[in-house]
Parts: sequence; structure tokens; C-alpha cells
Amino acid sequence: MKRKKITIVGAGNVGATCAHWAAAKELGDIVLIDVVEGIPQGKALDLMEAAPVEGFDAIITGTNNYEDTKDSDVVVITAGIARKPGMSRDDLLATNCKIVQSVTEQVVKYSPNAYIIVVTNPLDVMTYVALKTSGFPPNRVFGMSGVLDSARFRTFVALELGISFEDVTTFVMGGHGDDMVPLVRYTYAGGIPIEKLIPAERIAVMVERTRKGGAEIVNYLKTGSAFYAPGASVVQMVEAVLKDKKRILPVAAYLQGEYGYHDIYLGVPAIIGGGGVEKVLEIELTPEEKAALDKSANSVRKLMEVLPQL
Ligand SMILES: NC(=O)C1=CN([C@@H]2O[C@H](COP(=O)(O)OP(=O)(O)OC[C@H]3O[C@@H](n4cnc5c(N)ncnc54)[C@H](O)[C@@H]3O)[C@@H](O)[C@H]2O)C=CC1
Ligand SMILES: O=C([O-])CC(=O)C(=O)O
Repeated sequence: MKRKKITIVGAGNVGATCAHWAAAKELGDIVLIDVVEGIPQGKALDLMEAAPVEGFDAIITGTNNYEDTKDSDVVVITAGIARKPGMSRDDLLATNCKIVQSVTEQVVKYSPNAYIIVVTNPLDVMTYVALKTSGFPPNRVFGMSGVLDSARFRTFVALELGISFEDVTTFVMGGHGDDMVPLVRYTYAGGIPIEKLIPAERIAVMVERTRKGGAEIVNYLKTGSAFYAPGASVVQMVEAVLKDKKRILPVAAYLQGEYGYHDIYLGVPAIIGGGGVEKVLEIELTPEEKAALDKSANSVRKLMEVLPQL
């Protein structure tokens, strides 16, 4: 059997970290592509030279030429600018829209059967841009946000309880912005609802910290945004597709009536497998949860309104 082929567009912080996690997990051969000459080549070779030490087999290629991405099974788009302190993800829209459009055109030309996972911010709208530019069916174009936002919430809950990070499960819905919706009612520690273990006011603090989780890192780093947890989150999605794992993961999926929304990308729980987004799961929400989701959807919608015609 031939190895799978993963292309990562953008060899910056998130792209290179994705390559690192994907190589370590032996998910396939990896192509790192960027507009800057030398950076993808250098990072790819450096990472491949870790293979004898770490014991993974993957050919990792760095390039500036889309021909090298030909026939990729999965393409991760991280190309674009990241925010700095004081900026919102939405401030990246104009610049990143052009980048995601041009990248997607090239990706589609060489890998017409690929699954595209978008990472570039503002995430929900950039995923929409990739969908419209690619002409791919929506199950093959989705965005990474909820896995990361949920991982942050899981981290805070585990630290609060002094328990294993692995034992906390949850999901965050909505757009990847400050009004995302962490689902407290669906958050468990070893199968026990956290509302039975943690006082409500402490949970509220963790929900707020999750919503601002990206900015917390930006404010520390000053020069850019998070990349370790984002890279790991992307690779969990890549693995779910390439191994047809049928994971239930929160992803930015294209909604066509689910939860009452049409023609919009929003974070929802979905089954992710060999068919990409195989099914969006519609769970029951309280009126308060639905109102919070509506607010988040409205923010995404407002940003879509200022997009150039696609
Ligand atoms: N969805 C999410 O949860 C997350 C999204 N992000 C977003 O991911 C994006 C990348 O972040 P970083 O890797 O930290 O930024 P970075 O600045 O380290 O890397 C971005 C790379 O994209 C490249 N690039 C720019 N235009 C390109 C083009 N047309 N074709 C190919 N490559 C191009 C740049 O040369 C650079 O190497 C940002 O928009 C950031 O906001 C970051 C973390 C989490
Ligand atoms: O905050 C940012 O700009 C990057 C990002 O999306 C995150 O880390 O959640």
C-alpha cells in the first residue's frame, strides 16, 4: 500500500508544528509549501533528519512549487498572517482572504480529490472562502477550531481538579471567536458531569478563559499566536480522515439547515472519517445555549458580509 500524502500550506509556526506531529505519528509523507524560499526546504529537511532518532518513516519535502503537492490526500491550509496583541482574528480578514483564495486555487489544480482542512483565521470565514474557491463538496472542506478550543477547556478543567487531561471530555461550538460556546452541560471528568465537581463560579471563569484562550497566548508571545496545541489539534483531524477513525470531533462544518443555519461554517460536533465530515451531529440545546450559538453565528455572518464576491 502506498503511503498517504499530506500537504501543509504555510511553513510557519502552525504549519511546521503540524508537520512535526504528523511525522511523529507516521501519518504519511509530508509536503511543506510556502511562498518564502528556503524556509519550507530547511524545515522539511531538518524534520526528516529527526526520523532516524525518533524512529518514524516519512519523506518530508519542502517546496515553493505546487507541482510537488500533486495528488495529496489531505491538504492543511495554514498560510496567512497571524494576529499580534490588541488585534482580533477578524482583523486578518482582508489579507488572509486573498491568500486563502490563491492557495486554494493551486491546491485544487493539483489535488482535485483532496480533503482540505483550513486553519487560517478568521477561521469560519476562511473555510467558507476555501469551499467557494475550490468548488469541492462541503464534506471535503472543513476547519480546525473546536478541537483546539475544547482542548483548552479540557486543560483548565483538568488543572482545576488535579486530574488527568485525558479524562476530561467536552466540546465547544460556534465560531472561532470570543463568543464561541463551550458546552458546560456536556463536559465530563471521567464520565462525571463537571457541574457536580466544580462550583458554578469557577466553571464560569474557565469558560471565559477558554473564549479568550487564543488571546492569552498572543499576549504572552507578542510576535504571533499559538501553535503547539493548534498543530496537535489539526493532526488529530488529519488522522481521523486518513485512518477513517469516525471520531466525534467539534469542527467548523458547512451547515445546510442543521441547527437552523444555512450557508455558513460554524463549529459543531461531527463524525470525521474517511469521508471527511461524514455527519453533523445535532444535539439538543437549551434556549440559553441556542441563544449563545445564535450570537456566535451572527458574528460569523457579519464578517461574511464584508467578504469580496467569491
Ligand atoms: N484555527 C485555529 O484555531 C488557529 C488558526 N491560526 C491561524 O493560522 C495562521 C498561521 O499562523 P502561524 O503559522 O502562527 O503564522 P506564521 O506567520 O508563523 O506562518 C504563516 C506562513 O504562511 C506563509 N504564507 C503567507 N502567504 C502564503 C501563500 N500565499 N502561500 C503559502 N504560504 C504563505 C508565510 O510565509 C508564513 O510562513 C494565522 O492566520 C493564524 O491566525 C493559528 C492558530 C490556531
Ligand atoms: O488566537 C489566535 O489568533 C490564534 C488562534 O486562533 C488560537 O490560538 O485560538
